[in-house]
Amino acid sequence: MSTGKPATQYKAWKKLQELHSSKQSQLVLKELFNSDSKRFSTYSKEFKASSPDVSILLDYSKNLIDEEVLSTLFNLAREASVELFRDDMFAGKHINTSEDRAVLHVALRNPPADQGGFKINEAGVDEVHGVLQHIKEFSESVRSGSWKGYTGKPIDTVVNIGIGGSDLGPVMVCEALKHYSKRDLKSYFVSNIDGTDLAEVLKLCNTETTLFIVASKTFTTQETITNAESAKAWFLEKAKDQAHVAKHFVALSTNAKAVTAFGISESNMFAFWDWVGGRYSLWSAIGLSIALSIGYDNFQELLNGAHELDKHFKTAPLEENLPVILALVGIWYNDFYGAQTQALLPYDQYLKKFADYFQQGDMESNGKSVTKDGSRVDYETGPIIWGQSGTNGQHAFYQLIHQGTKLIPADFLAPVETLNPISGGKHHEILLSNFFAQPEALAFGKTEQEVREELGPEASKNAALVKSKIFEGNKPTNSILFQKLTPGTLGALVALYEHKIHVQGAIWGINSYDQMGVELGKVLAKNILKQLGNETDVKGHDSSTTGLIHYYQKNRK
Ligand SMILES: O=P(O)(O)OC[C@H]1O[C@](O)(CO)[C@@H](O)[C@@H]1O
Repeated sequence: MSTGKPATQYKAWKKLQELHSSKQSQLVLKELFNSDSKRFSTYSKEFKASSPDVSILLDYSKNLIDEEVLSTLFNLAREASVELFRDDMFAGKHINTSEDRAVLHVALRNPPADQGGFKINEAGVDEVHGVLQHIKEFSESVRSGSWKGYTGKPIDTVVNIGIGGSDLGPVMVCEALKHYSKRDLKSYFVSNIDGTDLAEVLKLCNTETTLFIVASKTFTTQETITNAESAKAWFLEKAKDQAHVAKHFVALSTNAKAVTAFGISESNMFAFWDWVGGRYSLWSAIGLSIALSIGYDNFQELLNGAHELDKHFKTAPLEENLPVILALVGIWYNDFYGAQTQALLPYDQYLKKFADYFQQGDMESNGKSVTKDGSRVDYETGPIIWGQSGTNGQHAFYQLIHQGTKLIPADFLAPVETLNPISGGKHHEILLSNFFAQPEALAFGKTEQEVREELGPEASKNAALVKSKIFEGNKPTNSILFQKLTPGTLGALVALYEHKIHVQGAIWGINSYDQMGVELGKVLAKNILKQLGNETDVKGHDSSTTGLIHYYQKNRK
């Protein structure tokens, strides 16, 4: 079990503080590379899955680290019992201590034990493959057209209604694997309680050929249930008969009682279990919209790729372990350099939702300030995650990363092979040249002398221009090159970042698997909703909140 101890109590933590003060001026990428011709081979590792097209190269040589820093970071991981905590997760121990739950997304992509899967003891784990079979049969019947709507027509539109983990995973994966999708089966996602979200999607749907997936672990989430009720009302306006709901509404949930109360029969429910965290649920029944879009075999490939990375995380020594390396390098900047954010920059248009997805994955997991034993941390925990696909980001926010005042560690991701080699592969070569150039520019910058040489005589006339063109460099990055964006590769990439989050949470001593921080706003909103009818009901708020509600009440039509 994670020690739950404040991280500052580890000897390695104190040593890292000392190293940061004593070595900062020596950790200059230009010098580190000049003095070591083997730096790339020392600080890069390749993960290869058994499937030949799934491989990931992690180059972490452009980080502000040397052997001493790195070995102290690994000592930190050992002192914080990262290996034990990892093994506890795989064994089904209740590492989500505040909710007394196991954390077993790894069980969702685990093959049966006789096919090399991990042995995991927890109620529900032996039902995983039964639910996968249900997903397979159902998705195949919809995709083949044998599942018919209430007027006998096949389904041509799927609408997933869910929010947070019941939306972001399927949205990200369906976008990332669009290349493999069935183009005549349209997928839409409705998440926001803002009626615009549902209304705009319904304009594109036909009641006779639309399947609604109500995705909610708890089946109590206000946004999802309200959207699902409104979608059902829209459907019944046309279909009339309640019995037709069975052909057009299915549920993905752990709450069978609430699902049947909503009017969806248990035979149309795809189950999962309390040990599947919302933001780790795309591998579960929550992935039904993925299986419908890309087909069950591809969905299985996604699970297989994640499982291969799980095996790597479980068995590779810490020094060879990609999620551990990413986690430790991230802690170095987050806790010793004071970096506030971490950018995720995929040079693959299909991964344009990757950063959005890991905003929840990372920030809901590690946005905590109390350790498992209840102490307030006196160090930084989870970073702010942000980013977007390259090269769009270059023309938007990279200026600040290159020349701003903030340190922004960034992960660059790109495929060796594109799935769309248009114009003889020209686009991909240009894309990759940017993927290679940006980390290089960030690391090595441009000196005043180089600027002066470039400007020629102009330089002596315009000192300010010279200064504005200097790139200080020494900005750290990881570069991640994968072979190509197959379902298996995507599964491995997502698992890589999931386990990175796990390792960081273990070192910070926090519970990465609850999300108490989203509760207060929900409770207050429910209370305010009851007061919106009449001005006289608005009670118990500060003057600002009261003033805003009164303004709304006066001006609404
Ligand atoms: O699947 P549910 O129960 O509707 O919850 C949706 C989301 O709400 C949260 O509980 C809080 O935002 C997330 O963790 C979860 O992914």
